[in-house]
Amino acid sequence: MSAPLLQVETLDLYYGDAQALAGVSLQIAQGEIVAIVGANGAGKSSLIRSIHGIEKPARGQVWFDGTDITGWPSYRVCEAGVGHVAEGRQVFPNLSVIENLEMGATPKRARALEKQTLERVFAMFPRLAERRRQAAGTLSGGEQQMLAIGRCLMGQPRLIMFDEPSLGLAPTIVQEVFRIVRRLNEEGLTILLVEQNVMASLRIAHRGYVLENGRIELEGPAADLLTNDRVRQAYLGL
Ligand SMILES: Nc1ncnc2c1ncn2[C@@H]1O[C@H](COP(=O)(O)OP(=O)(O)OP(=O)(O)O)[C@@H](O)[C@H]1O
Repeated sequence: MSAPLLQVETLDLYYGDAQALAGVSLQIAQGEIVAIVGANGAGKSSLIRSIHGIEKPARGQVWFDGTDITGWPSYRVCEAGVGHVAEGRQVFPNLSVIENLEMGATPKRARALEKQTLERVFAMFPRLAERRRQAAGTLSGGEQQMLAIGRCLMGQPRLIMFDEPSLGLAPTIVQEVFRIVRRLNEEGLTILLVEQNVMASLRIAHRGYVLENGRIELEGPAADLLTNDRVRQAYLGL
């Protein structure tokens, strides 16, 4: 296998005395969709936030495209090509759709490239184009999720980490979110996906990791995890 695009090595993270991640290691190759499966409180968000420089792990390393990005501030991790669609969407409610999207653009980037990226986002999400002057806080939950994804794309990431992108959305919108994730992957983006909808996430993923109490307990091809007894009992309710 060629060198992984993202490599996480033996991460430990603490909140005070409480250990949230214990020796977590994983790899994502260019072009993969990798799902992280785990119960509430298993450490999935903590893992994403550690990769993105929001949390500061006590031990371990994060490599992106061969560069050690451990301890980098979030904005530099973004500039390096790692996007993050955070849990709860977190759009700026009083800013318009277009202003939210502009917030996602990397400051150093040339205007022309930014315009091209904006056109691409609007082509992917026509509803955002129609509502470009509307305050983001007045959009539906699904539209806000599209905006959060669009804003992330404005940074031209090579890898996107999604934290519960379908949380709280209506079933038809949930399907739409999964279609978008798959499409982004088909267009060449590498994806790290954390989803409470375990069945749907393992169906679109190439590989998966099961995180329990801050430790990776199981990993393998997504198709194998879907048929694994432990996964079926604990996460698929089968
Ligand atoms: N800022 C924080 N301060 C203290 N403890 C935290 C903080 N954030 C998370 N934790 C704790 O760390 C553990 C892992 O939480 P995390 O949010 O990473 O889990 P998760 O798998 O993403 O769960 P969920 O699906 O509920 O978001 C939990 O026990 C949680 O209570």
